[in-house]
Amino acid sequence: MPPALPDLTGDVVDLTAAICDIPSVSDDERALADAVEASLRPVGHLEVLRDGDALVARTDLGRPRRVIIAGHIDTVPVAGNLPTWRASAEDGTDELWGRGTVDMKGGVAVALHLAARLAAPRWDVTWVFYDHEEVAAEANGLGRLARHHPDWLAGDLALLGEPTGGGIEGGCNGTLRADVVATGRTAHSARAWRGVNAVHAAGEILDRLRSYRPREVEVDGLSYREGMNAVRITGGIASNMIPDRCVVTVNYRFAPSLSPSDAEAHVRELFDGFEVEVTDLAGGARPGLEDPLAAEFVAAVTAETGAEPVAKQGWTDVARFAELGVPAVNFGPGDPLLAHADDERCPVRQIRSCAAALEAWLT
Ligand SMILES: N[C@@H](CCC[C@H](NC(=O)CCC(=O)O)C(=O)O)C(=O)O
Repeated sequence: MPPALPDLTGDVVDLTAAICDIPSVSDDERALADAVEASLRPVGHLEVLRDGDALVARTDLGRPRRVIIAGHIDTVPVAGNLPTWRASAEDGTDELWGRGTVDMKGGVAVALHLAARLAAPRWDVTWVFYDHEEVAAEANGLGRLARHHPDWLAGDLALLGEPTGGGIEGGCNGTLRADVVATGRTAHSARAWRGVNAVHAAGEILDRLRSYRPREVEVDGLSYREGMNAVRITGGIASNMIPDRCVVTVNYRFAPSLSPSDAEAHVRELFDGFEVEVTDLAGGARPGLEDPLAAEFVAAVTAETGAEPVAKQGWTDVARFAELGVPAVNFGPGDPLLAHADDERCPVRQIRSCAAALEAWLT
């Protein structure tokens, strides 16, 4: 028996906590996918489909438009921050703490809650809950759905419940991961003059990263911040040997005005003289807020919040929808600055306000 979720139509904050409390680090989403499926199957107005650990639930009311509301169910690794806990203070702050509260089980809870509540939305709705977003692009569950069942992802607008602090974040940066390799020659560390130390040679890679000045690029009115960072370094196989190989893994976040191949060329140029192996590459997406249905949604949210759209700095599946020709926008609870942080936490009023805004727009 999968762990059960509470009644989907009940309190959306309790639902968020319950979803977070079923850990689902990428590659280990089965229990949560099973729980989501068990909750959606009895909802009479939805057709429920499954591929691996991705679930699609959709209405078929013959409406002239179809909106896709999508969210990934996986998280980055837990850091002693589950089960969730609630912290409220005298100043009125009331927050749900724990892994996934921001990225992005608040958004998943909002979607599940409304999937069950809205039997007659004004547009047909396809609700998508998918696996493997936080890892290499080739494993992404939405990508698998697009390959196996492209018809399941047909629609006129996609809303991704990624954290946006309850406002709108347009488009997304692209992301590239590459192994930059410094090489040398092994020797006994007592006779180091016989070898060439690859870890020392990697100092040049780190120097180039230290002096790199990332750009801030305006794309269709939104400002995307690029980044070029070492995210891992490995080298050496024994503590009495001169290492002959040192690998610096670099993550390049690039503006959506740059194509994936331009991004790759930029990284190869920066690390000219070193072996560069690109291990993951996903292009970004321009904001696309001029699409009429997207603009209507954005206007409804900004009227409610008073906050103008800003750029999504992380990578999200708006990029995949853009590739599929479906305009897409990020909208969900949680401060994106707290995504992947050990002190990840989400104001409960934001979970409620996102649910209310989406429900108002859909009805
Ligand atoms: N294939 C990519 C996937 C990484 C996706 C991840 N997205 C977020 O954290 C969105 C939340 C946000 O920034 O608001 C990311 O950008 O790392 C990869 O493996 O890098």
